[in-house]
Amino acid sequence: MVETVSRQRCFEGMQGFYRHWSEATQCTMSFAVYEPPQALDGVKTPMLTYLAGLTCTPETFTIKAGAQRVAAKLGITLVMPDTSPRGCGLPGEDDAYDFGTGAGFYLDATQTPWSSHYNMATYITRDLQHVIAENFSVDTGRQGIFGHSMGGHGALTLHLRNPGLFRTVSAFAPVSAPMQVPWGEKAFSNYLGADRDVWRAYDATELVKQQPSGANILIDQGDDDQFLSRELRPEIFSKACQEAGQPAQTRMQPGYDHSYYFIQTFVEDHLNHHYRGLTG
Ligand SMILES: N[C@@H](CCC(=O)N[C@@H](CS)C(=O)NCC(=O)O)C(=O)O
Repeated sequence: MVETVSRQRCFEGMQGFYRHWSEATQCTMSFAVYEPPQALDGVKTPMLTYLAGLTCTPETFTIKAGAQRVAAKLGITLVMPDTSPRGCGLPGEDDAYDFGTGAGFYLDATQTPWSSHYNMATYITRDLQHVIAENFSVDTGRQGIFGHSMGGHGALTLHLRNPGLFRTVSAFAPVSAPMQVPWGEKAFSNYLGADRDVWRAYDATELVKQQPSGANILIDQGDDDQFLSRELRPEIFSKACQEAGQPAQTRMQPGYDHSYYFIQTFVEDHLNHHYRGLTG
């Protein structure tokens, strides 16, 4: 069952906000979908899931990225999930911007109390998949995934873990080697526990060494990004891709920071990248 919160006309398509119950997260989850005009006409369109970063909601990319114009032209359905479960009442869930609410890190937690709700990997790959397939005009065999920062980490890892589901992948300023940076160490130790070997299953750099996908990975990164050297570390992931034979292109974009001004500048390139991969 999906509950419609709002639907508004946009580039001859429809921008909607919805809510549904998720078994994986044991709470009601919010998400946004942009249906291009082709989908409203009944065409089964390719589908692109966008994972947002820390502190974001389904509204962030929807309002700030300006992707609907391009999605309408290409005939791609855009799906914007939330960044974590919300309002579960877990102790400390709202204490920090980089852990708990708004910071689910797109993994399945193993540690109590987080493991009862913080199962975003299963949410994105199972529960959200079902609700989209049942309610929207998408070709579930033609899916890509992309994201920003924490969501770039989510896109890279969920693609590498599920290359048959998410066939194409790209990222804006992704957290590329979470085991080696403060955001990742904090999230992984609390959600996954002290055993760092377990963390490898959610680290893009470790995953690409173990199971390169063969898909062409597009990454854009601003060189004036305030999180670049401390949290993002794209050079570690690039080196691992080279060594593993994973096709990947990291484009350093001079003068751009971590914001959605950067994302809206390059979002058309990313949609074209996925369109080529999913329709070629
Ligand atoms: N609030 C955090 C930064 C959070 C942040 O930059 N979030 C990024 C994703 S990691 C974002 O997209 N924020 C929403 C926005 O820019 O609209 C801080 O003070 O350091």
